[in-house]
Amino acid sequence: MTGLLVVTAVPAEAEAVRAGLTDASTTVLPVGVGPAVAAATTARLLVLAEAAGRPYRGVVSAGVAGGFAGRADVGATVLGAVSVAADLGAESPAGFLPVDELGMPPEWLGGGIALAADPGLLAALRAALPTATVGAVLTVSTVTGSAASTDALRRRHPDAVAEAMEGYGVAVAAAQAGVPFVELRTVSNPIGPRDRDAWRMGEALAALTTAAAALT
Ligand SMILES: O=C(O)c1cccc(C(=O)CC[C@H]2O[C@@H](n3cnc4c(=O)[nH]cnc43)[C@H](O)[C@@H]2O)c1
Repeated sequence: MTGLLVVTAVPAEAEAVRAGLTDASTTVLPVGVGPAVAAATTARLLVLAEAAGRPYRGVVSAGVAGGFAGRADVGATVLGAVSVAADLGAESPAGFLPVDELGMPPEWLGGGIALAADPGLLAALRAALPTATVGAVLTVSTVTGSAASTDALRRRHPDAVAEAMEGYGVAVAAAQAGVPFVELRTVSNPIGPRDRDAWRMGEALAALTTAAAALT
């Protein structure tokens, strides 16, 4: 059994995590932006480790995120109690219909559109990061960028604290490999009308380095 596998979207996030690690058995790799490439790459890493007789004991989807104002502000650390495929569904004249309301069984959806964190991993991270905000982390393929879509997401997911682009994909890969999963994020920007200049990537990456010390 090897250590944890921590997957990030981009190399800067991976470097921030590595800078804070205290556990040499943890592997940190960037696996790409968005749920598809994150899921495929994580699945390949898990299969290779298993085939080599060195399975990972857990997978962490880590990186920066948008935070819902008042729930997780810039610089906050967030733990995903559940990772949700928030834009998987259908549009209708009455609004967005989540895919699980289209009559599809959970097994067609990799176990459902909301995949819970492993209770043991989540509890360990909560204990190590007592000020972290715990709640649903949404996975989107398109960064939310208007007040209307932010309000719609808040209404559909009253328990959501943040959004990012990989967690649900990584969670599906972990579930299919039977490996415990959790999502760890630090907030770089508020979710809302697009203002790229307001993103505080440096602050979020520094918070990620601090949080990474909990990944033992
Ligand atoms: O400039 C942009 O609009 C932009 C779009 C996508 C990604 C980036 C990045 O440089 C960060 C990569 C990573 O960050 C996560 N992230 C951060 N904030 C948000 C957000 O408000 N909504 C969704 N995802 C966010 C995400 O996991 C990206 O892969 C820049």
